[in-house]
Amino acid sequence: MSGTRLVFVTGNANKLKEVRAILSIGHPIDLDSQDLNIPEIQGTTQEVALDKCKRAAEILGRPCITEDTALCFKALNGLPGPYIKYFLKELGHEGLNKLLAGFDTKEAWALCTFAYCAGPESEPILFEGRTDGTIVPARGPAVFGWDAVFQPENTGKTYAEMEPEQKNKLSHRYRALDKLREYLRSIE
Ligand SMILES: O=P(O)(O)OP(=O)(O)OP(=O)(O)OC[C@H]1O[C@@H](n2cnc3c(O)ncnc32)[C@H](O)[C@@H]1O
Ligand SMILES: [Mg+2]
Repeated sequence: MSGTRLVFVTGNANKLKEVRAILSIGHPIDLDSQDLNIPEIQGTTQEVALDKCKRAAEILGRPCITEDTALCFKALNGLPGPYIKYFLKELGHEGLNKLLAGFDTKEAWALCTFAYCAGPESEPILFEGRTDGTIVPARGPAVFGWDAVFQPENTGKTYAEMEPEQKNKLSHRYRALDKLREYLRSIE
């Protein structure tokens, strides 16, 4: 097996750790990583992801992947979505819960969008993974983003309460990476 060599452009060490763990099983993909601090445009998750990956490929001149994570609240028609980073920074775990205080439904979904771009002349391709759940008062160690307030359905645990192996088998990131991996295998 020859495998695939790619650069994962991200500034988020926790994402990188999970991606490496998920990719360590199955079809081999050699991953370099680089933090290019690419500005993210406003728009849908798809628009944000396509733009970021295209810029990364132009800068690097070689195949790369980027990843955008959105946390979408049903009561808010999918918001904060791709803007969750700024909501989390300003409001914290408690504030995210308070945002939903006046609504009956606390349902939410985590959406991961990987973009793959073969090079500066190519258009990026997207791979999405979604995990449904609810927003709950924080439980578990506050290590990674909003992990402590997101409880995937049928688990009884927040992401933060899970062992990495459990999260990495059902997460939004795992589901998106599974599709990306399948695609990379198909073009080899
Ligand atoms: O450089 P990039 O890859 O863009 O990294 P980032 O940290 O800016 O990431 P995003 O733009 O995708 O913003 C997503 C936000 O959600 C957080 N996040 C992403 N994946 C998560 C996960 O699996 N569990 C909890 N929080 C997560 C992350 O820390 C950010 O605050
Ligand atoms: Mg970002």
